[in-house]
Amino acid sequence: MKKVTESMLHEWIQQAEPYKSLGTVADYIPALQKQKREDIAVSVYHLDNDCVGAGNLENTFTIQSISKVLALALALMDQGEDYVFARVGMEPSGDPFHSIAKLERTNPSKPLNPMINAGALAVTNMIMGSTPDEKVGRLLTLIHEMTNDQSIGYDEEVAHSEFETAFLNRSLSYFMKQHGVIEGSIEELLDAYTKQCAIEMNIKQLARVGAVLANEGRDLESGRQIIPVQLARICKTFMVTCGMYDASGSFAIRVGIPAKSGVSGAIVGALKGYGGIAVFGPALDERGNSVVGMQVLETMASRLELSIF
Ligand SMILES: NC(=O)CC[C@H](N)C(=O)O
Repeated sequence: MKKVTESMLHEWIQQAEPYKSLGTVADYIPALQKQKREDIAVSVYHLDNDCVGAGNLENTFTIQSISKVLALALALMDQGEDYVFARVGMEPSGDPFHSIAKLERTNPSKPLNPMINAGALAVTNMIMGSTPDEKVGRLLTLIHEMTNDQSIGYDEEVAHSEFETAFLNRSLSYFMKQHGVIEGSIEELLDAYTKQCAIEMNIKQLARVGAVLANEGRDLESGRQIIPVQLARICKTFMVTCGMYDASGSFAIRVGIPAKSGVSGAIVGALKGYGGIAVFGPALDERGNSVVGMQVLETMASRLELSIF
């Protein structure tokens, strides 16, 4: 597969510019409304450690649902596959990420997969740590290892804004507590979950996260195994089947790269043997995926024939 050059990225992001005015910036988390439509960016981190980018490379954003992939990796490392998958399923839901509907209809009542909110809340509940801050601190340590950057933290304003308004996520959590899927304090769980979603990065840092997953969980420079191969594989498989919400099927056909989307407008892709890809554009389409991001990924995948299928 051909490497991406900076001039290619400039061209593609320019072509996607007109799409900035389409879609809507998420506002159900009040602090996310402050994001600017103009702040679009793309970056590719090749496995040989060569990183290219275009657009607003300085802008930082919260990773939101992308954190679900990393929290899953950590919970799997903490508790093992059997423990985790006794409490969360492996099947796509076909419903929006915050849907509560299938929780009631499945028996035994466990969330269908770790990429929808119900599943992600159950996963965060399984991360080791005696306080929410300890759990989030451990997740940040994993991210520091993946990005080789200790400076990454979370945006307190966004975390607080979501914590104050996360009524639906509280409902999902209480429902699962009733059914024994999760345990402990729901307020503490929401504290950890909203901080995890508010982890803040720039586009190149996010591309490097994708690159480590693409590199079977190994550090790009030292080759050190940060996430076991089998667990990195599980994460990427969920990215294919459930990473783009209820648009995962059409995304697999149109782009064909394991990817995870977040409501901030960020998307991370992990392409085995190639590298990590990150796109950002805060305006979302009706399924909740970045309009500009989808446009850039589609162009990139078709020009360079990146589909894994
Ligand atoms: N799709 C998303 O990115 C959702 C994440 C967000 N923090 C939520 O739980 O609502």
